[in-house]
Amino acid sequence: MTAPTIDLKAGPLHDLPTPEPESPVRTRKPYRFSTLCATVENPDQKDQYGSSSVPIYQSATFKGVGNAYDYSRSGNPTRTHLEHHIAKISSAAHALTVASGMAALDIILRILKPGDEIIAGDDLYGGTNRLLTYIRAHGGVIVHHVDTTDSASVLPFLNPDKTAMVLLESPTNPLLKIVDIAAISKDVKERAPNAIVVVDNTMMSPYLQRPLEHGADIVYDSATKYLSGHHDLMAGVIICNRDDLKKQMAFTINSVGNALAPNDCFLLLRGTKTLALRMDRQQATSQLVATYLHGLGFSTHYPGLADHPGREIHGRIASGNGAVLSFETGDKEMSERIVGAARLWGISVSFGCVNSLISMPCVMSHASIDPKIRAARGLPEDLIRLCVGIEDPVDLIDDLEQALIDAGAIAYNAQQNKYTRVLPSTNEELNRAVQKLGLGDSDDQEWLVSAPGKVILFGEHAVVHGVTALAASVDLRCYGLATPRNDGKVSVHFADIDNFYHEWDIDALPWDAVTPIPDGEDHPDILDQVLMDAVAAGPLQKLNEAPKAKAAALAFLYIYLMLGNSRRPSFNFAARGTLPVGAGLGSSASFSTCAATALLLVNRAITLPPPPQPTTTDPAVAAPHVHVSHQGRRFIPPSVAERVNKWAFVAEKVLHGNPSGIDNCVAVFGGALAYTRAGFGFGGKVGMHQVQGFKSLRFLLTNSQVPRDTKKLVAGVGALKSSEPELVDGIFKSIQSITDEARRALSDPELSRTELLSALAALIRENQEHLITLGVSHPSLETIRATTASYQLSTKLTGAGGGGCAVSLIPDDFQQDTLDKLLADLVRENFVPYPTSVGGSGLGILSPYTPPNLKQEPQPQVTAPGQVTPPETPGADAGDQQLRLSFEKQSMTNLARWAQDLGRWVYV
Ligand SMILES: Nc1ncnc2c1ncn2[C@@H]1O[C@H](COP(=O)(O)OP(=O)(O)O)[C@@H](O)[C@H]1O
Ligand SMILES: C[C@@](O)(CCOP(=O)(O)O)CC(=O)O
Repeated sequence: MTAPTIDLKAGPLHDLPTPEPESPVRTRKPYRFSTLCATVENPDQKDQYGSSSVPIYQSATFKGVGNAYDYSRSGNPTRTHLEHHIAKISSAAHALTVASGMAALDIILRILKPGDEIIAGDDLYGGTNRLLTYIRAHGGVIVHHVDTTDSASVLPFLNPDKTAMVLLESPTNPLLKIVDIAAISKDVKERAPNAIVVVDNTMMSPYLQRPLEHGADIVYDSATKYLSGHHDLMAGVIICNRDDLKKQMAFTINSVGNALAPNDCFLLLRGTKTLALRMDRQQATSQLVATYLHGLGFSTHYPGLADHPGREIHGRIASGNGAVLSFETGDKEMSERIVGAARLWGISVSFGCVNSLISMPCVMSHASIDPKIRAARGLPEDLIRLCVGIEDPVDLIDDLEQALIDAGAIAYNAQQNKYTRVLPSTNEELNRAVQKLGLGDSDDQEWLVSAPGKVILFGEHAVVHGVTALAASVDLRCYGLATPRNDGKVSVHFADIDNFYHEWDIDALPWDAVTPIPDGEDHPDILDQVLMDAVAAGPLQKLNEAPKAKAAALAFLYIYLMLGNSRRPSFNFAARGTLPVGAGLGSSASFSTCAATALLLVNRAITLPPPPQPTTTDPAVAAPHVHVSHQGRRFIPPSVAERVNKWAFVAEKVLHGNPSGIDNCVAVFGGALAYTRAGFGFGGKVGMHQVQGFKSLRFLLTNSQVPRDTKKLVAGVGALKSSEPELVDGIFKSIQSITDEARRALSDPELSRTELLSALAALIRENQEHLITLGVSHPSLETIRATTASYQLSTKLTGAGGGGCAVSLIPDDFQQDTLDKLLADLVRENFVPYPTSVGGSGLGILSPYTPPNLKQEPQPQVTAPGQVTPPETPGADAGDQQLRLSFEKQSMTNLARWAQDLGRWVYV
């Protein structure tokens, strides 16, 4: 048996630390790349102490004369180690290390003389381009930019007397075009043998591509990228096999003094040890990301994709596809939104780091190229570059998906049960067709939303000034329906407020008065008075005779203008509810919640998550999963609820001036809440806290039918507080202890039911006394109190008072016939009683994912006497208004049932 020869191809010019074969039978193969990376050994530079890690020789000078080192500009032991290591892993004879990748190119370009010609690619890194432009202007070098992805395009410029250098980059950055380095090098050697072929290998690193083996003379890398891998240093490396070139470049480095400093040499040496490991992970994830984007239909540039034009050439030259990819969205603004929405993907130039990065080359790394030249070179302005790191691929794809959703680049497609691409508006018709397919998030989507009213059990008015209030949702709701129109108008229809309808030309709205809210920021605490005034003076100018509708329209338009500048959606918003308006049951907050939700949905400022996976317990399925029926509860994510709540509060401020925020919290979150406004000091825990124990309690709400104005009543208490601070402060303190006591009672498991009910009854009476002192009761409310008291019930006003509603606690043993009698008494006195249940769901959205055949065709209802037929929405065809016509026809008593039967509702 003959001993196999050792394959020296992997590193013939440098001493590999591969041991000799031990015996003819037990052979040893040369070490593979990752082993070479991890083993930093230089037989010529043994450490005197045997240190495992190369020491940092942080010394500018070295003593003595005629020794190996004298001055760190010309040589430093740490640098020698590094250069030896780089040469070894690159299978090169020589390596030089300098202060940055651009410093490396600078050293290489100094080989040229005035009059020399360079042929360079036309899709180069922006910094390369800038330096070439500089030497053209200041060094008298002639630069030809050609499309090097077509090898033949180099030929006409190859001149044996003039061509001194051919500068290549493959794959190109950021379009990932492939250059046939081997073919061009061969042509250069044949036609201009004196020219040097230089390759920027940064995108690949020596692990994936070794251009010296394909005919290149000099290869350089920005070692800031993959070689170091951690974005904690800047460095450039140059490798070559030719002694003359090495000598010349080493001379320049010494002359200009840009060799890599000892500390950075140490860091770079450490980084290279994990090069293969990092790149394996990074490129595996890149393949997943590229496949994901490609699958969504984005034009994606990555050599690992089957349809990549240069795939075959790349496969011959390189042994991997790298970890940079780019994709086009077709819309620069959309790309900006995607980049801005990414969280895990850091917005940054550069690549090669363990952390993933996202950027838009045209505004970042390639911004130094003139836009006209960028266009001429086919660099799309909307291009997004992704540089994949070592994070978990699932997290990276999740984050990217979320950014695409947030930016409106993809939307849930109910028919395909997956996210699909939303085509940019330049392709309007196709866009609409695709969007129609996905009921989830299209411009043709009708959105039906609803939110409950509330009953404040304790603490109204005081809550405005920082006292804790207890409130719960009631089973009376407001509904809001957004129906698209196609005529450049936006309209509102408030059936409950004298059937008010009004429409506006979107372009005639006071857009100039809008101060846009920076991305990612919320509406400021204070309303924008300029915009309020502009809306009041413009679109609402002639509506003075309908003050309630005007106030609601102001709230709607204010948010419309604040949210809608980029989309300016054309739609009708219809609102109606089963709640009495202006009776203290929070109709304004439930209206505000519906309006805010509809506006956010139409503007795509919120999106719903995809529906849960259907149940599967099939063991053959990788992850069997049981779907528990929650009847839509907890489907709307907290982040969406928070967002809606913020905007609902904005609408509440428009309507009420200085509301506490409790009403909108209940309308959005449902259940029962203890709410304490921030910025005061009554001792309650600031914020919103769920309260249990309400749900099993029965309440009677009685509408006095006396209209009142919340804004005025709230302002009245404010005025009293200013004029009699001590009195009001004392009342507020007492109300705080009432709510504290009520919470304690509700959460005390030891308290008997009877004790709980009598404690709550006493607290109700006490709270009402304080409200009387604050001046917000009304004779009608006192009459209700007296009537209910004759049935031994405790009653207080709820909400703003001054009329409106009263709330009475119904004990468990209260007989139905007694209740019927009480109701009859109240009706006789011209009050409207509502026996209610409390603590139900908050914001609801009719699921857009209900398949159309599951949406029952709503039966037209007989219009209740006195109900006016709503005006048609011009500009929307009947097909687009399926829900709207039916919505507006329902009688008040049938509205809740009708809505429920439409399909699946999802709730906060
Ligand atoms: N269904 C609705 N449609 C339109 N606007 C509404 C509706 N419900 C309430 N609003 C707005 O809210 C105002 C009522 O607020 P408010 O007096 O505080 O009553 P409440 O105590 O019911 O919240 C109305 O005047 C109107 O501007
Ligand atoms: C009086 C107040 O505490 C509740 C107002 O309720 P309503 O407007 O009566 O539904 C004001 C507020 O909390 O903003």
